[in-house]
Amino acid sequence: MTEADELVERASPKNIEVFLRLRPAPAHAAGITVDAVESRVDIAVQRSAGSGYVNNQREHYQFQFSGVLAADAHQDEVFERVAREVVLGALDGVNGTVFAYGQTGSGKTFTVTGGPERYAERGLIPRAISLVFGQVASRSDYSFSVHVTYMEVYNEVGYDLLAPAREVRELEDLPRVAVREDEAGAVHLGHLSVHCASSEEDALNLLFLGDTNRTISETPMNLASSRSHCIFTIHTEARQAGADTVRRSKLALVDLAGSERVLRSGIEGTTLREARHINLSLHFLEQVIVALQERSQGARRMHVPYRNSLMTTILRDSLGGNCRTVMVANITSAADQLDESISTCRFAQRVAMVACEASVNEEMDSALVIARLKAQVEELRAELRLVRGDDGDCGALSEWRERQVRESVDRYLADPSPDAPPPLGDSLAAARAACAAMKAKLIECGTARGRNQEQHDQLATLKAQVQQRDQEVCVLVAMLREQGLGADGRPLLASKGSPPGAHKPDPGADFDAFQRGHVRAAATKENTALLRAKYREAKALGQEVSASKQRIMALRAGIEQQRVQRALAGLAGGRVAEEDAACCANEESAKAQIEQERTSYKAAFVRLRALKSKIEHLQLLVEQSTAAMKRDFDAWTKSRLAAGTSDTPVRLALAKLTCNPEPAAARAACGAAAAHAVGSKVAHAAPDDRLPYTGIASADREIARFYQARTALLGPVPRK
Ligand SMILES: Nc1ncnc2c1ncn2[C@@H]1O[C@H](COP(=O)(O)OP(=O)(O)OP(=O)(O)O)[C@@H](O)[C@H]1O
Repeated sequence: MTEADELVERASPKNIEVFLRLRPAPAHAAGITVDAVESRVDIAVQRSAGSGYVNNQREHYQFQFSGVLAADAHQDEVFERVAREVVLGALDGVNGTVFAYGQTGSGKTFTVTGGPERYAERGLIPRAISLVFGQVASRSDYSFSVHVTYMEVYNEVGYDLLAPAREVRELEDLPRVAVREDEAGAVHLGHLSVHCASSEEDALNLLFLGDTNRTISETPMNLASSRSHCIFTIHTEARQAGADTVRRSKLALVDLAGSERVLRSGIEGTTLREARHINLSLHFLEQVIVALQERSQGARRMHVPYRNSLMTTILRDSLGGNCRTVMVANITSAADQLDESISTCRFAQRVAMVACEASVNEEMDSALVIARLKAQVEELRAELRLVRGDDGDCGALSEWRERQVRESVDRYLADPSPDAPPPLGDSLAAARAACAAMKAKLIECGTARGRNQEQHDQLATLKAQVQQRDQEVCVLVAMLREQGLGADGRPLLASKGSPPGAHKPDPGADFDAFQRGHVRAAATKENTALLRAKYREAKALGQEVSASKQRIMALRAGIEQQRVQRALAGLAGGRVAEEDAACCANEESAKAQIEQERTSYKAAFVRLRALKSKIEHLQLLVEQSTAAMKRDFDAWTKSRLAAGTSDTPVRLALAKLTCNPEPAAARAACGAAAAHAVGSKVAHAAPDDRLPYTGIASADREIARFYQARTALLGPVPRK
């Protein structure tokens, strides 16, 4: 079994998997019993003399599913069980589709997109995006590219929800998607913008943009999302390092329109026309499923009527084609929706019988293969000419040919690829000239490298000298500070509780002191302050972006609520024309506000993104400086220890010097230890000798104070 076969075997079950999700409802139907362990649902229908249910002869229905998600199932569980494997399969090159089916209000949008308020309520799309980018980051042997499309199908017309730079006030402002079939029967979608998403954030913003366009463009009579189908598609391309092949896949996440029957809802006018379209497209979906089910059961009937509706044409691959498909059948446990729930379960049973034919979509990357083959052909031709003795260049090469050979040698040396063809030319004379040119290059490089090495060594020695002296001064200054020498250069008395000689080495404090005196200190301090300011700015911008997002969501929720109220009032027959006009005006104003908010959201988001890269840059600078200072500090400590000159004697001596009331007793120890530790140059320098370091004026002052104190106790420093 090949690796690709194993992948399909693992990633794709034989049939479409169907999960049932039960939406909690206040008036729970006593007849619905869910057995999550056995993945079974039992529905008991009471005989009712007058009304008659879907099948009034039957009183008990039992449906088996691939999995059942009870009313208390959380969104993360739904994603793990329904979509995780499909998403992982898509990253391995297997197409995937997850679609939600069910009557209006049964929780399809909640399942696919999620609830608008709580992070924990994120639906399948945002979670799939998160998993995709998490995997992209962890699969370092592959390079991935991720693109996103988002379309809405309304009244049999497809609209691009991510149309770039358009003022969207109604659905017709969005470009219409053109569907085309090629000779091989593959479906292509024209005028559907494909957006590159380089991060999770990018993809989530595209989703948010599409959802906002969807809300703004809803027709007044359109009851929220229930009258249209939506398809969010993630396209991935994966290339393994060094391989000639590329894996491509499409992952479609589909929120279908409400599946309730028209007659039952008692609607009229535009809504009725819309409902007919929806019912028709879902009817065609059912026809396709029936045909596929018959085909799976071995029926001869080969024709599957995909072309009857836009939805089935687009989902052609997802339904019984090269795709791993999962359906979520959403039902509500409300008692008055029992018949719709039964018809959803029945449809789901049919879908579960449809076979899938998923395979890994792996192709040769033709551009790469052609380049490799061309180089091979050239190499073989040259070899053949050499073997045949078919030497075009008899004797010496002309000047022009020599230049050509030298250029091909340069190109060869500049090409980083290990497979670059050697520039042997097409004749023996050319091969000799190439070898000569190569030799000349090597000699030239060797000489240059020797010169460079010399300069480099000199520079390194000078740098090390400067660094060593810097560090010595820094440590000396730090120790003086720690020992509490005052501005007058006289030692202070030890504080209570710290008796003379009780001083303990403190590497943290030493490093702090070392850092303060380091040549990079000023720049690091400046960068840290700037970084803090940028953090504050980013925090404020982040709050602005999220407040803007919240406001858009609140406005959207307001529009939806108003529409539901209007529709209910319309059904109850209590709506008057003025009320209708006022509602329309309110909605228009809410849409205008959403548009405004969206503009400011976008602007703040762009600023935030720019700020993010600045912050990352500053963070890097600060991290680099701190790491360099740490390295210098470690190197210095190591070198002192290796030389047997741990600073402990200096500390002890200075402790004695500062605390001992008897200067004579400290004299010898301090002089010896200070000379030992900081090196004879510093210890024996005169107090007025300026140290040749830039940017350490304060260190100079400290040292001057040290010498004042030292002179007072030990007498003048002998000049060398
Ligand atoms: N499992 C659930 N837990 C909590 N609330 C839910 C759940 N499922 C749905 N809801 C809520 O029920 C309401 C209707 O759900 P939703 O809009 O997802 O239904 P729908 O099937 O997509 O309807 P439509 O066909 O009109 O788009 C929403 O307010 C949603 O937040």
